[in-house]
Amino acid sequence: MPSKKEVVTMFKRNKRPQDLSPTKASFRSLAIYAKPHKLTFAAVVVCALLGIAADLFQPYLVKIAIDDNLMIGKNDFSALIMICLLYGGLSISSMFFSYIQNNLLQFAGQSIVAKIRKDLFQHIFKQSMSYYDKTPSGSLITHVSSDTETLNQFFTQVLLSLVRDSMTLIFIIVLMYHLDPMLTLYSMIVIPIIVLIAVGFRTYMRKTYQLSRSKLSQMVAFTAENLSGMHLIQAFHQEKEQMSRFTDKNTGYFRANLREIRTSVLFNRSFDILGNLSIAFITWVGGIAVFDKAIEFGVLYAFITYIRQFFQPINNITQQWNTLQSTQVSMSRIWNIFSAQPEVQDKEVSELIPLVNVQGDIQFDHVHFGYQKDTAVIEDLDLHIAPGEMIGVVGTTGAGKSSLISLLCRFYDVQGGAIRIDGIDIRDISQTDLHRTIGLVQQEPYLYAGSIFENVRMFDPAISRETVIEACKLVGADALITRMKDGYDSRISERGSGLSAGERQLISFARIIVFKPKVLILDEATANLDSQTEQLIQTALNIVAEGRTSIVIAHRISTIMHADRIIVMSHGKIVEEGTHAELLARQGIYEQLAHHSQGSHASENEANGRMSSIG
Ligand SMILES: Nc1ncnc2c1ncn2[C@@H]1O[C@H](COP(=O)(O)OP(=O)(O)OP(=O)(O)O)[C@@H](O)[C@H]1O
Repeated sequence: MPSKKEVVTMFKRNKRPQDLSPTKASFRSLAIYAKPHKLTFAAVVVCALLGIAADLFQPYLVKIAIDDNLMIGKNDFSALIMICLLYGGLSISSMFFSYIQNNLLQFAGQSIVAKIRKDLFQHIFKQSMSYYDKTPSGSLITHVSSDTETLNQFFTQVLLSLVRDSMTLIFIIVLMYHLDPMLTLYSMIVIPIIVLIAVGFRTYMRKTYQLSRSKLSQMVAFTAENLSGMHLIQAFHQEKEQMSRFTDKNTGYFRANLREIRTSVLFNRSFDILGNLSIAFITWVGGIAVFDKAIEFGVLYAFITYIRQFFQPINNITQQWNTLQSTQVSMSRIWNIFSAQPEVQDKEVSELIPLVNVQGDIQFDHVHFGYQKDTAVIEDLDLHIAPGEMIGVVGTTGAGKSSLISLLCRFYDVQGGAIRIDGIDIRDISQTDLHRTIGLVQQEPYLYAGSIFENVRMFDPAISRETVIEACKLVGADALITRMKDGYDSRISERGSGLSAGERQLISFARIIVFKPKVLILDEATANLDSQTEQLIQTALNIVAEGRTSIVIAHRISTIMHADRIIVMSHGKIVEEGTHAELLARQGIYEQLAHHSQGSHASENEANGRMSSIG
């Protein structure tokens, strides 16, 4: 068994000792999160103890009233009133302690879960792109939201029940034994049956729970996928097909849920039956004992009340069985996320080389890379880009252009060779430094739900409004923004819907100006634009590229024809290199691409012309 220190270390390092099962390891890690709240938990136990004592003393008071007053015909009204007042006082105290105990537990549970959620979010953020390639975002959403919520239920329901109900059980047995040891033994006959039922149901219930969680996760993943691909679905009239696929997933979840509920109801009801049978049995055995004057009537009354109270906590505990199962499943899923190590990691701080006064010299030195180890996407690629140079990258679909950029941004690590900025291997630079140096504009720039102002400065409070406005003026976005009702405070919805593709692109250019990266990458940034907007973006691009090393990937030759140098990629290699004129003269792949691009451009212009004449 690993020591506590070892568990703490393993959790921090996200490692699991070999001899610890995933469930044990995940509960151990939960205990680490709970540790700072140990005083709160101790206070909960004290409140629970006092509450239970107040609850359980009540039947005993009634027994005293029956046996010491009513049954012997003692007309002591003041004693009876005392008992009633005491009974009322106990009820109020029980409520008071239960209130305090619930509040304390909720506070501790919510704090623990908030911390786990924060760490989980942070951990997911640290993951490399390869992790997101493999993990559907919908399932991550489920883990961060509903799995952590299950943990909250564990603290506020399961733990409470385990503490309060098991203590209640012990107290009841002690009180029953004190009243009559023989009847207590009779009442305990059902215990082995309870254990048998619990063990029998355990595995089956966990399976049904796991199934319903995985169905839920699949459904959420499918919904998230559809929401992000809504344009495509509508454009291809896929609503019916997607609806039918959703219905399958929904039905799967519905069935799994029903199965889980059926099992749980059956499980809980079997305890109810056992409880009622025990009461009937004790009424019979105890009744005979009262007739035989072996016990007093008040004792039988208290006994029957205690048996009812005895089954209540058992019922409570078994009702929590489900949550306990779900906590196990949720915790191991959260644990799995925590134990995922980012493939791209910074070196130790002492080994990192700070990137200062960046010139923007980039070198791809015999770079080799594949998403799967045995399929190369970039093969032995050599490329040197001088500071301030603008490189255009063209090539057929799947040639590896975007992959090259992903490697420069270190979304993935090269498998062979090296990429250097100003002569420093990017693996020796912190990712923060690297990403500060590189500004990336993609085909679909990501815009957050929020104001335009916040979107340009990316929620960085250090960037002033003046800087944002200046940047927008520079790239030609100011006019369109000031035309909007709330100007820079106009709110845009998620992904920037409400703005045209060109407008979104201009905003992302303004970001580049604001964040001043030394290297600028444009990945198909003009692909979605009509030729008129492309002109606007082209002008903005020339302004943004000024004084920066720029890499521009484009399908349209018009976007890169003025670049200092153009490289043509095919099957992960550079196959042609030179200026626009040089490459045309060579009459190779570039010339063919230019030919196609011109053709499609001409027909696009024609189409635009037709549209405007129709308009
Ligand atoms: N995340 C990924 N996981 C696995 N394979 C990938 C991934 N991204 C790209 N690929 C594969 O790598 C190859 C190169 O893709 P890449 O996107 O770099 O090409 P590209 O030249 O940018 O193409 P396009 O012009 O169509 O955008 C393709 O065969 C593609 O299927």
